[in-house]
Amino acid sequence: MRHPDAPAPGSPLGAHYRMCFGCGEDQQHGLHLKAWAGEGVSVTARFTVKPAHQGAPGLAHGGILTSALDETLGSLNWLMHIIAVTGRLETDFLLPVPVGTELHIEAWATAVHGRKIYCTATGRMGGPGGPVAVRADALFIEVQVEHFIENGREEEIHAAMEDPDQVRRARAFEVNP
Ligand SMILES: CCCCCCCC/C=C\CCCCCCCC(=O)SCCNC(=O)CCNC(=O)[C@H](O)C(C)(C)COP(=O)(O)OP(=O)(O)OC[C@H]1O[C@@H](n2cnc3c(N)ncnc32)[C@H](O)[C@@H]1OP(=O)(O)O
Repeated sequence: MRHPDAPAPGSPLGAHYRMCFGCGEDQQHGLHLKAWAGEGVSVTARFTVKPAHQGAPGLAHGGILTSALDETLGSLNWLMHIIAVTGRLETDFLLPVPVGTELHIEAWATAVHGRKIYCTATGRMGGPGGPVAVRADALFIEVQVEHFIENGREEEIHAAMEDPDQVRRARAFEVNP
């Protein structure tokens, strides 16, 4: 269900939280993944595998690739204007992904039942039409903002709530700022 106020296809989605491991611009240990709105309930994203992301010599760690798909799937929130977190995520690793690869990721919702959002993502190498190196099926569960406020460590929650940047403050706690 694409929300009527969802960002137009092609719009950059930006980080939901500046310290997010997946998308946060100020997270020095993060993936710095960038995502854009797609048609319907879909998003595209790009992520470059860096030397810090290795498992085997010169190859991406599987958990890092899963994180990149998880983050992209999480960005579907912006298209639906709801907040949902990963309940379950199953990844298929089809090809080894060398350091330096730019992964072209697509994610889309396949079904919704109550609070459950079923969704899928693929990561391709060598361009948006390249071979699928990694793919994931996931179940996201809709939550209220209290999920973060009640469970997050107090110092980060306070810092995010007191962020002097109003837009950043709103994005950390809302999906429709
Ligand atoms: C400091 C500021 C930052 C704030 C940010 C604010 C918002 C910003 C915007 C957007 C954020 C997006 C972030 C993107 C990041 C990428 C995505 C992630 O990595 S998220 C992190 C990893 N995930 C978790 O940490 C979840 C931990 N799990 C839980 O908290 C609970 O288990 C939760 C909420 C998922 C479900 O708990 P229940 O008590 O609310 O609901 P129940 O009744 O258990 O489940 C509801 C339905 O879902 C099914 N379900 C739940 N888990 C399932 C599972 N693992 N497998 C199959 N079904 C499952 C259940 O069977 C039930 O189904 P039936 O309605 O009965 O049909």
